[in-house]
Amino acid sequence: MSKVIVMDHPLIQHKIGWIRRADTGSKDFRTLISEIAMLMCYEATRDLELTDVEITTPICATTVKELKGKKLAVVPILRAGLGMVDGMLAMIPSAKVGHIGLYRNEETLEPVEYYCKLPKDCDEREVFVVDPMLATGGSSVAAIQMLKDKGVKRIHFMCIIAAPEGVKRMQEAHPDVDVIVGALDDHLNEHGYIVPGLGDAGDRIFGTK
Ligand SMILES: O=c1ccn([C@@H]2O[C@H](COP(=O)(O)O)[C@@H](O)[C@H]2O)c(=O)[nH]1
Ligand SMILES: O=P(O)(O)OP(=O)(O)O
Ligand SMILES: [Mg+2]
Repeated sequence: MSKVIVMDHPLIQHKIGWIRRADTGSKDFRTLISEIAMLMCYEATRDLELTDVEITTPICATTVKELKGKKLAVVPILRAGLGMVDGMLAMIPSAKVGHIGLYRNEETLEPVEYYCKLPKDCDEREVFVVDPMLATGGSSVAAIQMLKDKGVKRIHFMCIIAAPEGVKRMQEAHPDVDVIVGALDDHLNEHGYIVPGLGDAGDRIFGTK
């Protein structure tokens, strides 16, 4: 069974409080999503392995630590996941970025795939899939399956707000994928929105509603 890590850092919790407010506008919403992603990335990468490297400072030769040969990739689920990319790259600037386009059919809530472009060597990378919202889990389960079908083995999923229903579905479908969550909410409503949630993350980031 995969790990579910709920971030309890006060800065993350404070900023999540602001994105939930209905009167937070797109500009602030975007900034906050990016900042939360950056803080979550910092916490989520704490287990990355390090290796010793010999270097020379202006004073003498010494041994320093460096990330151990692992190459990383960030894969946002479009559109809402795009809002988290800048924050992730601020922490891991050498990561490659893939894109998976999925939207939810409003009636069935099933994900519909419309785009997939991944780094060529994605299967050699440790991949962080990002989407601010994990609701029914349909989108993230499908996105992770698309990565696995392309041979990706080391996958983490990061979301800002999750519903228990989505976490359960992810753990059942992908028990090998850790789920990193900013806040675990109460339930889904009859339209598949997270309660209390924040509404539609894509629309709030891009000002489309
Ligand atoms: O409260 C919500 C719920 C969902 N979204 C958007 O939908 C998908 C995730 O939904 P799944 O049911 O888990 O497939 C996510 O990409 C969000 O863009 C939302 O914005 N707000
Ligand atoms: O998952 P959806 O349907 O909300 O898509 P988008 O992220 O484009 O709003
Ligand atoms: Mg949306």
